[in-house]
Amino acid sequence: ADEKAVEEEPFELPTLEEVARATGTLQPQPQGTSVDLIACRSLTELVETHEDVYSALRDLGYQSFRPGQEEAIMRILSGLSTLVVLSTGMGKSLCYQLPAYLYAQRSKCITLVISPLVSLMDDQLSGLPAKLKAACIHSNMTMKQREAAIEKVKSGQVCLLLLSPEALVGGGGSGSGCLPSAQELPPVAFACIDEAHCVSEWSHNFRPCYLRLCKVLRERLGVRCLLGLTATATLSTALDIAKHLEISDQAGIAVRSAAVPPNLNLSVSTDREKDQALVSLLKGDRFGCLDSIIVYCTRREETVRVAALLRTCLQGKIRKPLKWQAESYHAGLSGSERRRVQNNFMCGELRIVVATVAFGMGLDKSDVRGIIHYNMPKSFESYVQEIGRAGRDGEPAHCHLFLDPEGGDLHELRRHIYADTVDYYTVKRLVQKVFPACKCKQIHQKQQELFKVTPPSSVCEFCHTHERAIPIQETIEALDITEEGVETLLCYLELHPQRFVELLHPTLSVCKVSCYDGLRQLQKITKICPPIAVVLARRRMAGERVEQCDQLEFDVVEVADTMGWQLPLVKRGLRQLQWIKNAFVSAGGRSGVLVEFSSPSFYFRSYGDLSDEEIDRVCQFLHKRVQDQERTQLYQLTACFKAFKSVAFCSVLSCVDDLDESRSLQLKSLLSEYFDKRRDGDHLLDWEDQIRADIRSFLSNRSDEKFSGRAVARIFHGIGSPCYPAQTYGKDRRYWRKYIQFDFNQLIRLATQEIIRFK
Ligand SMILES: Nc1ncnc2c1ncn2[C@@H]1O[C@H](COP(=O)(O)OP(=O)(O)OP(=O)(O)O)[C@@H](O)[C@H]1O
Repeated sequence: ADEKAVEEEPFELPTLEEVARATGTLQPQPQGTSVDLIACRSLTELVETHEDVYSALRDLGYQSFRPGQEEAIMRILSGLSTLVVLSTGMGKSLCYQLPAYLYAQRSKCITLVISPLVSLMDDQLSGLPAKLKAACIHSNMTMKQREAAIEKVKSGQVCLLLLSPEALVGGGGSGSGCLPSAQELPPVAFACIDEAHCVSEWSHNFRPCYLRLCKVLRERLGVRCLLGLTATATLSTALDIAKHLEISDQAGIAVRSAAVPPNLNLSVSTDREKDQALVSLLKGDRFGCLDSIIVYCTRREETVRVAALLRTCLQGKIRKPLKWQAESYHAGLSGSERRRVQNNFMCGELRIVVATVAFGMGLDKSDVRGIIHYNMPKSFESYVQEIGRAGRDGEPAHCHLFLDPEGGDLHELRRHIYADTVDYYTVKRLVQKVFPACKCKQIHQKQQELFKVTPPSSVCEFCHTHERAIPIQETIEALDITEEGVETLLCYLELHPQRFVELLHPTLSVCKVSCYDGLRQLQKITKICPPIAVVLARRRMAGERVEQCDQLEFDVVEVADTMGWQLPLVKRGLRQLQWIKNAFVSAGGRSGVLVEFSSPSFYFRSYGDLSDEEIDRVCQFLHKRVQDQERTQLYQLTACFKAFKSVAFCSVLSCVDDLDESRSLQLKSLLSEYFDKRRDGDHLLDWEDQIRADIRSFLSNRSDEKFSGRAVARIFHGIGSPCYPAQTYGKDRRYWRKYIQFDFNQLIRLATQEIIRFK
């Protein structure tokens, strides 16, 4: 059933007209114009805030908007994809809650919210305004809970559906198929992607399944309006996210707040005796009187040790039970233990939590008054996210960071970065698995010989990609990289303008067919099931003795691809063999044939005719990407260390009682500078050089022909025209469709410039 849900055919989508109706933005249809166009037009203009919106705001329990909210909400109500970058606690959730509420009031539709924090989804659900009926579906739910949630969705009892990314896109065999089939969902008004920075490959927290998420939302659920929410994104990351959300207008990045809220007071020190310094800090005037404090450590063991230290050293300072002082929290504790600590902290019965970064994500406690970093965070993004958990009520809060003067933390964090990188040899082995050679060229040549057609020019390409699957477990063991690591590399291949692969939904690729009535039964099903016939024929041709078989195991993706059939159809046909009674001896309605699918696999389309040089180029590209990523992370880490060091006191004693306002502001301005700066050599610029080179090579190859910038852009986008037909230009895959992902107008601009230079 899981497989089925994943591979269901796409369904009829809510049209723009329906979305427009739901927003009340559909305008009367002038004669002779299509409805879609009108809806489009009305949906690409920002509508003004209507009284209904203010009344919905009050329904949800608020009197007025906070900065940025109204702008983002009105964009969503106008059907415009939007990215909201606001610090933690500034009210991002309302940006999806209010439109979801309004859309649902006007028509039977649903809003999807994708949130990566599965463990906190239930809390998120219970924290929603009472008027907003919602359900959640994620892989930690029991079948029964999931069915109940799905029922609520199908019967239109809820207007908001919270989903984990895996529940939507599948992945690693975990949680795929959590979602009801697309036909069973009400029309989707819009989708909100929480923690949207995970979409960007340049983010500190890139999650490849987030990329597939945008695709699945668009292609399978027909979602046209996307809302991205994030608290941490540099300008470069924000631009990259905007690209993935297909936000075309400048205003699409609706709001970007200052990196650090003004009520946070920051300080840094480089004490040699950190334990002693921490105790002094907690006894001083700044932190001594604060009630809710989080101390972040990198390692789990350290959280336990530091919590014990604090219990001992702070004893007697305040008349409260010992357990009130400090407890540790990390992902290695049992679920119930973690809940106990979190609940005690939430309700004020625990003053200090000494935790790894596992603590605090999605924590809705507005009066956390202090954050202390016992170790250096791994990036500015992490730092800003972690200190952002303090002072969400807008009241003053204090943050202190202990920086190892010898750079010990820096070395430890560097080791983590190196651990994630992949060497050239591993890249090459993966690439070989992704692009196995096909026989398209030989087949084509045979056909030419048979039909006696003149051979085409040498640049003609024959392979139009194949569907392939590589088993996840086998691959990660063979290459010794994590599933995320392989997925990231595959994503880089998909993101390349040449689109080396097209990632599809992960699937079960191994099919085992067992015939309880022996080999005669297998022969019978061969007659009615072409995929089985193909498997047997290929085995026979390979010299295998298949006459004795009553069981077959094969790669179903490869078989479907060889036959040119769609995988879901092949799988459905195979599954049906279990139920075809008449042809066989039946046993309790079944046919006596057992069909099982196994082996969760990465599933994609890729070329099979890449030459050795092309394969090498792909490897070099991937390896360079991995190295760039490593270099960026190392650079960020060093930049982070230098910035903290520049504002650090040698001893915490200089800031235990009073804050040095000027150093706090200095650090804030260093952070703003970092978040507002575009990354050096933004990758669009990298592409630009390559695209220019390709345009030049294209023009010199066809120097006897005339092209306009638009004509070249069309060819690079794979669009035929009467003067430049697909039949001719489509044959040269070095250029045809090569930059399909690149903005069309930018391509025209580059091509025009190159044409002028060429003349
Ligand atoms: N317009 C408003 N008026 C008053 N309070 C608001 C408003 N909008 C949001 N809030 C409150 O602000 C608090 C923080 O909001 P919310 O949880 O949406 O922040 P967030 O930006 O999503 O934070 P995080 O990044 O941690 O998810 C909540 O308690 C919410 O009720």
